[in-house]
Amino acid sequence: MRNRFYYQVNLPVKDAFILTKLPGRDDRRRWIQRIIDHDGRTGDEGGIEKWIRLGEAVGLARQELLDGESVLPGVRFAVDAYVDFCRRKPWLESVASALTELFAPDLLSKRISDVERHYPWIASDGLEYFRARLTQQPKDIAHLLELVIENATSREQQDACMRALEFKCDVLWSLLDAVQLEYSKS
Ligand SMILES: O=C(O)c1cc(C(=O)O)c2c(n1)C(=O)C(=O)c1cc(C(=O)O)[nH]c1-2
Repeated sequence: MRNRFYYQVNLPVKDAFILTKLPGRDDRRRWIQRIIDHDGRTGDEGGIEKWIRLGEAVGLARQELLDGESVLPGVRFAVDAYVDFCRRKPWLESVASALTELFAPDLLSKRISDVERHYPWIASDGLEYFRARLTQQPKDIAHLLELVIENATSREQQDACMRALEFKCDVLWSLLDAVQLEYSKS
């Protein structure tokens, strides 16, 4: 929870870096929705707040999540590398690195039913983040695919997009390894 939260709070930060580089107004209008989905706005709490609710539903204090002090070094390193990648790289590669989202919707719906089945003590409200993503994420994915397919026209650009996606898989892999190592200690 604490570790994944660090990923969550950094998603709108890396999306803001990408926003500064996206050339088209229409694309910026669509991209900005990602930041709003996570940060929220008046009257719509947003994904980060929903994550805090999930944390509270499993017994974590809001402040502990926000402080981020117990985030594992490996997780911090991987997430910071993702943000830095999106800060430094051209927009097309930064956008392509989010393509791991393509695989999330199936995982999300499975996660909701698995958590409900195996952790029935978690209040149902706590899973609101995942439920909201079920409708938000398909829009993100459609935009990602449009941007990459329409703009990665040369072989070089396509290879660069593939490398960006590989990099992102490394980020998620490292993050999961760090968590697994910590929590499988006997
Ligand atoms: O629960 C998941 O398995 C999962 C995975 C990913 C991902 O693949 O990075 C994202 C999300 N969820 C998610 O909720 C989310 O908002 C998100 C944004 C991004 C991104 O790279 O821009 N990935 C993900």
